[in-house]
Amino acid sequence: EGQTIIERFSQMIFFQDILLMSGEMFEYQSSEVDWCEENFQYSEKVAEFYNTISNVIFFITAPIMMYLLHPYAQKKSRAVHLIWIMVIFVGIFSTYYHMTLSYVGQLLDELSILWVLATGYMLWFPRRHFPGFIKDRKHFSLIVFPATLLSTILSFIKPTVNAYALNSVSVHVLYVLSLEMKSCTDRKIIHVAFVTVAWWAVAISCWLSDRLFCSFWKWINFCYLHSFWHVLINVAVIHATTLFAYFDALYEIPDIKMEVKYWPVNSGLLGIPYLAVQSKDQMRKSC
Ligand SMILES: CCCCCCCC/C=C\CCCCCCCC(=O)N[C@@H](CO)[C@H](O)/C=C/CCCCCCCCCCCCC
Ligand SMILES: [Ca+2]
Ligand SMILES: [Zn+2]
Repeated sequence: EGQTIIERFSQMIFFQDILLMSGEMFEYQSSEVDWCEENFQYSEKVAEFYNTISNVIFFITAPIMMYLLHPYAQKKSRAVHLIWIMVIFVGIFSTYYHMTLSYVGQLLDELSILWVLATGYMLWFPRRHFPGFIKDRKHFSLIVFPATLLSTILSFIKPTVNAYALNSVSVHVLYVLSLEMKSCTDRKIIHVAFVTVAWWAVAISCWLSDRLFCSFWKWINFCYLHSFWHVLINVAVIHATTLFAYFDALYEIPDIKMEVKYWPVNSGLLGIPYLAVQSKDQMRKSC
């Protein structure tokens, strides 16, 4: 009421524009980024076949980690399980992204990674390396949470930059790990740390190489590095979380006996690492 026909008409056009825009964000190949793998080679529904199916690794390892870490999660917090549930979402969004190469897919993929990292920081960032003005873990989380919310909003500005920003966070994770290792003398943990950094270094080399040297990989007809990255970063994340859980338990869960074990075979060559825990009470009972 009180509106002229022209006003109402222009409003309708505006809403149509928004609808159109939001529709376009879901369209195939609406993302600015296109990975090196050739698009629609095997199916007209799947843009990047190997980059899509390699995400299966997230669906396999996350439930296994939830099972293996159940005793540790009971001691620490249920948020340990939350991390792996969120990793399953990373797998779902990454599958959707590589299948469609859509703008929404890219943002969902990047934002889900951002929130797993943030949850990892809130849960495991070592208390003794908190900046001086931070009182405790709750206070730390009260800063990380809004900072992640703000980053979520900023991520819409230039989505292409987001992936580089996320990889910079993983360099910070590496730095925090190096701080922890300075005071670590346990040979098994030192070994796990070396292996973690090695997996991460190979993973990031694949990611960067796929991004920066695609013409070379196309020339030798080998465009699968991004799918290798999915698998390798998954392995690096499993190792890194095991280490941070170990250090956290060492300083923050005093009545605990813990050990890094491997599954399904207790050998670093054939199994995935996890933190096995036993309370000192349980140990006394079994003796
Ligand atoms: C205090 C430390 C806490 C450590 C917590 C570690 C939590 C792990 C977090 C995230 C899981 C991420 C899984 C990666 C998914 C890959 C999906 C993907 O391929 N996305 C690309 C687009 O397809 C996108 O371009 C990738 C962007 C970069 C992602 C960076 C992930 C960083 C993972 C951090 C790993 C720590 C390794 C430790 C190093 C020593
Ligand atoms: Ca491609
Ligand atoms: Zn990917």
